[in-house]
Order: sequence, then structure tokens, then C-alpha cells
Amino acid sequence: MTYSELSEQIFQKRSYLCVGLDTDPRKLPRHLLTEADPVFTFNKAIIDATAEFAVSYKPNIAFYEAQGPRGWESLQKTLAYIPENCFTIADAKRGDIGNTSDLYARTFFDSAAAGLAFDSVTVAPYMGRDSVLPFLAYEGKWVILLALTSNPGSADFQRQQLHDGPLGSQALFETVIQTAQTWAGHDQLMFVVGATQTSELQRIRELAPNNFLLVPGVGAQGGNLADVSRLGLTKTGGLLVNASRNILYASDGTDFADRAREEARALQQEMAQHLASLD
Ligand SMILES: O=c1ccn([C@@H]2O[C@H](COP(=O)(O)O)[C@@H](O)[C@H]2O)c(=O)[nH]1
Repeated sequence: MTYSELSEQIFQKRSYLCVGLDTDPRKLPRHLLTEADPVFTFNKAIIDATAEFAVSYKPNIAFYEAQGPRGWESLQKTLAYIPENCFTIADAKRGDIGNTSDLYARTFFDSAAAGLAFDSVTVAPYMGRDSVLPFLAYEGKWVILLALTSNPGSADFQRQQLHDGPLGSQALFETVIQTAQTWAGHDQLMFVVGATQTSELQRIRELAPNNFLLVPGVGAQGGNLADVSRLGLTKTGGLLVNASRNILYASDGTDFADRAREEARALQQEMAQHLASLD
């Protein structure tokens, strides 16, 4: 999906909601446990219930890998089930020396390799340019680079001051955002910024005025959608705000899909208001 197609979806659906498919078999409603593939059955119901309100889906790969080959199969089926008009994110947080990154990129982008063809993959920037470039070699595919993550540990490295960054003294996450833009344009590069990091969002928008930001951390992690939207929205949308647990596990009963739909609808309705206030 291209930048303008994603932007078009956002204004058509009046939503920048990304539903996180962090599907944990231990949290599934009991009545699904007799299904042949309970994870896929659950994901299918969640997608059916939320597709009207979401522009993106983000399976977190850890939840599938932890189940071995069975999990990989559920992931393949889930990806194939996500509607064409939704942007897909493999939240895998990969990155290694070039030839290894090359295989990670094949895993998530080339369906002939592992049966997966995501639109994008999350990548850790720590190993630098040559660890990221193999992902960018795929035309039409996106890299979503971790910049300032939502967790408390983001202070350990990402907020550390560097004294000889491109602008002199600046935080490591600022260097990541500036330097990565010399590797790819905003049509192929997004940044992860936690919803819990709104104190830095204005600065991040100055550094990356045109890049989409993937913002996890509303709901279960306490991030505030209104603040994220006020500081992060742009004329093209510019945001994908993820919610996982709040939607997936709104109920653990037979009404789980209805409750997930209500949660997704509530987020979409607030997003529609924020988009309307852009005019
Ligand atoms: O900085 C980051 C980067 C990624 N995540 C991921 O997003 C979801 C958030 O789930 P919630 O249940 O809505 O809290 C999850 O997959 C994380 O691994 C993040 O939270 N923060």
C-alpha cells in the first residue's frame, strides 16, 4: 500500500486505528478452545468485528512464534484474511547484519519464502544503516523504525543525550529519526513513537513532518488518544494508533467479538472528531 492509498483509507474510514493482533492462546474465550485453530478463529472474528473501524492490523510476531509451527500457520491464515484495503504490519522488531536482515526481510515481505507478504515490518535501528537497508530494498514495502518506544526502558538508551549528533547535542531517538531519513523517504519509512511519549511528540513532528508514526500504547499502557492526535496528526493523516489488549480482551465470554467491536468503534469515533478538527 502506498502513502497516498493509506492516507485515502484514513479519510474514507475516518480512522487511523491499527488493531493489534496480540493473540495469546491463554487468554482466548473458553468456548473457542475446541476449534481446530483457536487463534485463527479468534482473529477472524476480531477482524470481522473491527474491519469497519480499522485501517491497519498489526500481528505481534512473538505471540505466533511462541506457538511453534502451529503459530506460524495461524499467522499465515490471519494475514491472508485481513482485508485488502487494510495496511498490514509485522511487529517483529528485527535488524541484524546485512545478510541476516536480508533473510528477515524475505520472511516478512516475500510470500514465496515463508508464506507471508506484509506491507511493513518493525525494525530496531540499533545496528545501523546496513541492518536496515535490506528491508528498504523491497519496493512498495515499508520499514517502521523504533524511535521512542512506549516502555519505561526507553529512557535507558533512546533518551540519552549524544553530544555530537547532526544538530550537536540531542537525544539518541532524535538522531535515529534524522539519520534514517537519509536512507529512505516518507513513502517507505515510518517511526514508532509510544503514546506514552507525548512530551516529545511535537519535537518528533518537527523532525519528521511527513512520515507516518505508528503509535502504540493507548488503552492498556495509559497513553492518551486526544494528546497523540493533537500533536501527531497531519493533513495526510500521518498516524496509525495501535490498540491491542483493550480491543482483543474486552470480554472473555461468547460476546468477545461484539465487545471488541464496541471498543474499536469508540476509538474510531474519537478519531473521526480529531480528523474533522484538522479542517
Ligand atoms: O514502543 C512500543 C512498540 C511496540 N509496542 C507493541 O504494541 C502493542 C501494544 O499493545 P497494547 O496491548 O495495546 O498495550 C504490543 O504488541 C507491543 O509489543 C508497544 O507497546 N510499544
